[in-house]
Amino acid sequence: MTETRKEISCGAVIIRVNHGKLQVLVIRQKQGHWCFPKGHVEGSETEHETAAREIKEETGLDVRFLDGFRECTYYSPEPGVEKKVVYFLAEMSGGREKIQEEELLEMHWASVIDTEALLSYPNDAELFHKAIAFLHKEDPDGVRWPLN
Ligand SMILES: Nc1ncnc2c1ncn2[C@@H]1O[C@H](COP(=O)(O)OP(=O)(O)OP(=O)(O)OP(=O)(O)OC[C@H]2O[C@@H](n3cnc4c(N)ncnc43)[C@H](O)[C@@H]2O)[C@@H](O)[C@H]1O
Repeated sequence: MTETRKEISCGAVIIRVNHGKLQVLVIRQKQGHWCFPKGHVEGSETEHETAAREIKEETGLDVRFLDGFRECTYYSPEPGVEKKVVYFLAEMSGGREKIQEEELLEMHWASVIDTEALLSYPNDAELFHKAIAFLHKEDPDGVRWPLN
């Protein structure tokens, strides 16, 4: 009997406020799908360390994680592999946009509506809805996070 191999990646839904509107960072992988920055855990990294490193490598950006949000998605990237991706919610805090050309085709700051339309996989869309619901609960009046 062949054993199932387990993989874990970590990443984040990254947000910023630009001209009074909330924007979300979406990336397009070389395989063609739109998703959020993420990548495999290396060595003894914590989940946050992995997410921060992968975000920096893929986008050039630094982030500040928002407390209280951690959600997982699950899928099989290839037969015999079970993959779990741990997602945080993070605010862009600095750095300079620089796409990782070996793995990505493009990155884009999108509105909430455009992000929903762009995401390629239903499990990523479900994760995104949870992130938006979290922001709305934290800030119902949309003062800090204008959900437009
Ligand atoms: N265990 C390991 N440790 C360290 N490095 C490893 C490793 N395994 C592989 N690597 C290598 O490391 C490189 C960089 O990886 P990373 O950059 O570290 O990893 P990743 O983004 O989590 O994933 P990856 O690029 O492997 O593919 P994904 O799941 O998005 O996409 C793979 C497939 O899943 C599909 N998919 C993606 N997201 C999905 C979703 N949400 N739902 C369903 N299917 C999805 C895609 O269409 C695609 O066909 C890879 O090129 C790989 O060669």
